[in-house]
Amino acid sequence: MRFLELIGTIILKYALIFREGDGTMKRIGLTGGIASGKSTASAILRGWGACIIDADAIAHGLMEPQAPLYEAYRAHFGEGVILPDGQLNRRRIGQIAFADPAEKRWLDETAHPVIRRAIEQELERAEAAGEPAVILDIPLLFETGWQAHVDESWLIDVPEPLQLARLQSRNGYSREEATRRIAAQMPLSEKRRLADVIIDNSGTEQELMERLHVLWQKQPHQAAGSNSRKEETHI
Ligand SMILES: CC(C)(COP(=O)(O)OP(=O)(O)OC[C@H]1O[C@@H](n2cnc3c(N)ncnc32)[C@H](O)[C@@H]1O)[C@@H](O)C(=O)NCCC(=O)NCCS
Ligand SMILES: Nc1ncnc2c1ncn2[C@@H]1O[C@H](COP(=O)(O)OP(=O)(O)OP(=O)(O)O)[C@@H](O)[C@H]1O
Repeated sequence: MRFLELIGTIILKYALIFREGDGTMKRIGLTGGIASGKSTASAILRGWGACIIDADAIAHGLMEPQAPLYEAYRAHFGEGVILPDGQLNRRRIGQIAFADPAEKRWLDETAHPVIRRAIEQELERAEAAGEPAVILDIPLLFETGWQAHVDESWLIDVPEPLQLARLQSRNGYSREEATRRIAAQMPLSEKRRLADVIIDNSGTEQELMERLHVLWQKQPHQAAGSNSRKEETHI
């Protein structure tokens, strides 16, 4: 019996080594302006089995009652940003921060180091689990310097008038509120210059899916022997 257990352990160990390959996990930064379609793209990729790390979701978790950003925001913005159910009024905080550069700076300086540490932990977990590739869905990839920590950056790209329309329709923002949020980010022209791969999302979701599929086929999880070489692509 002992002998069989030993054989089982050895087989399991080698199976894990085989699965983990050489231990190098490809990191892909998926970014884009607000309401460009990052979450839509992530959901499609997740459906194909991609390992996704969602920076906005991590940030929101850190804003739950008792979490570090909840306490920091409450202390800074006061009781006026607490909803009757005890949750943070994130929309209200956005209205304050995106209308006042000093408040926006405070928000960034407070939130980004905390979010960064949480993302790093998620990346370590993915690496330890032997993921061949991970997609980091992060709106501020270029603004926060995360670009240096990924192997490749993918930009979900939409023309600005369409971005404005989708943002207003999704969030119910006025034109002014939506414009302010777009203006708080790096201009799309600059993001296009920095990105390795530009994924056009001005068409239908079906078209987005087709464009992503072309890219997804080339990733390490797929065909054995595919490479992770940086390519200049515009699709
Ligand atoms: C201001 C807050 C409270 C607004 O919350 P809300 O739920 O309304 O928006 P949400 O977090 O879903 O963000 C929506 C989009 O706004 C944009 N955005 C959010 N924060 C920022 C920021 N500091 N600078 C520029 N754009 C931002 C991003 O495109 C993001 O995808 C919240 O976004 C926040 O705490 N932001 C600071 C942390 C941060 O930078 N998060 C984004 C990267 S992880
Ligand atoms: N190809 C498309 N055709 C029509 N609507 C789309 C398309 N792609 C995304 N949308 C819609 O546009 C809105 C913004 O998309 P999504 O939420 O995926 O953007 P995001 O980049 O993740 O936003 P945020 O920066 O706020 O996190 C959503 O309402 C989504 O359903």
